[in-house]
Amino acid sequence: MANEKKGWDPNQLRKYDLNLEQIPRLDYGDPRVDELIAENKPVVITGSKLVKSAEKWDIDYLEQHMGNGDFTVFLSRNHKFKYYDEKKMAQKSQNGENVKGVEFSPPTKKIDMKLPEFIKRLREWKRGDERLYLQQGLNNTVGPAIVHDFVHFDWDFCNSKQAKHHWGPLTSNLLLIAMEGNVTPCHYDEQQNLFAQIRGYKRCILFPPDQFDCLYPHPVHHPHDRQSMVDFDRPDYNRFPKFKEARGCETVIGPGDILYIPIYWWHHIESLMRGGYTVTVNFWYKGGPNTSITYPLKAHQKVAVMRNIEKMLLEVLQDPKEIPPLLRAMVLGRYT
Ligand SMILES: CCC[C@@H](CC(=O)O)C(=O)C(=O)O
Ligand SMILES: [Zn+2]
Repeated sequence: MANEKKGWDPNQLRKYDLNLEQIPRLDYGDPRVDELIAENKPVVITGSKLVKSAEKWDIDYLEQHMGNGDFTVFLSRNHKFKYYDEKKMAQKSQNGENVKGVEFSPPTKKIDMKLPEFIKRLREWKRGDERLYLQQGLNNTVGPAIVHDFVHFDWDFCNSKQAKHHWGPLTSNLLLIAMEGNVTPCHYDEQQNLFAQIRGYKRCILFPPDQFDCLYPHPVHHPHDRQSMVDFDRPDYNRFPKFKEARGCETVIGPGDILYIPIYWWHHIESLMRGGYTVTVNFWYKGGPNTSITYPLKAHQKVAVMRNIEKMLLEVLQDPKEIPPLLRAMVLGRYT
């Protein structure tokens, strides 16, 4: 397809040692969309009006109408913005030693910034400067014009998906404004996600939950819980040999496209290099109620079981270093 029609070029994608299928792209009226969502499989939904009222959200418009609130902005010395849970960082005791958690130095800095300041730094950014990524839940601090656009999202569209597929409540809409080339490294979330692209192009690489053993998530108690330990730019095949076997799928989404990211599916998301800044709004829903359990359990249910085992073991052992020897003693030679 001619590039101008597509709006991007393959040389704007970062290169990884992965073989990936294409995620299906279907019109929002196509019945296969709901078939795939019902199977907890990803799909790009095209032609919907979910965020049509926000198609004018470029940084000039946002600067004018976003209000004077503080926005959460992450700063990174490289192109990666790996999420970490501040609540799981080492808590210091009175005499200062690490009582819980692990020695951990955050890979990004989180700061509050007014939108004009963020936009100024975006415009004046030059090689060597820290990269910026604005990630802010849409709340009532935004200006009336943005509220108007938000109210005019096609809520019938996403509410009907939520109802038809028995998702839980909408928990948040995150506004994401990324610099070109920014990467959110591979991780999974415990929420259903309608990922609505508003401006620019994002490449999304997804892996099903059954790839857990190829993607090596950090331990549950680690600040990088849910994040893959594998650096896709320079995979360490000695530490992570099964990464070679990872089998995923990918797509590039542009303005108006909605990517359904099923709960527990791994995803790596990058704003295309040399594509300008990108604007996305996501719609995170709690997973639905666990209906009747059927056996064998599905992969994502086994991930939930493993998470509960790790949490229980930390609770009873207290010291994270005691977990591996106990698990080895329990499994090696007995279950292998
Ligand atoms: C903080 C959320 C970032 C987003 C990925 C991206 O657009 O960079 C994501 O992972 C999600 O929507 O689940
Ligand atoms: Zn995510």
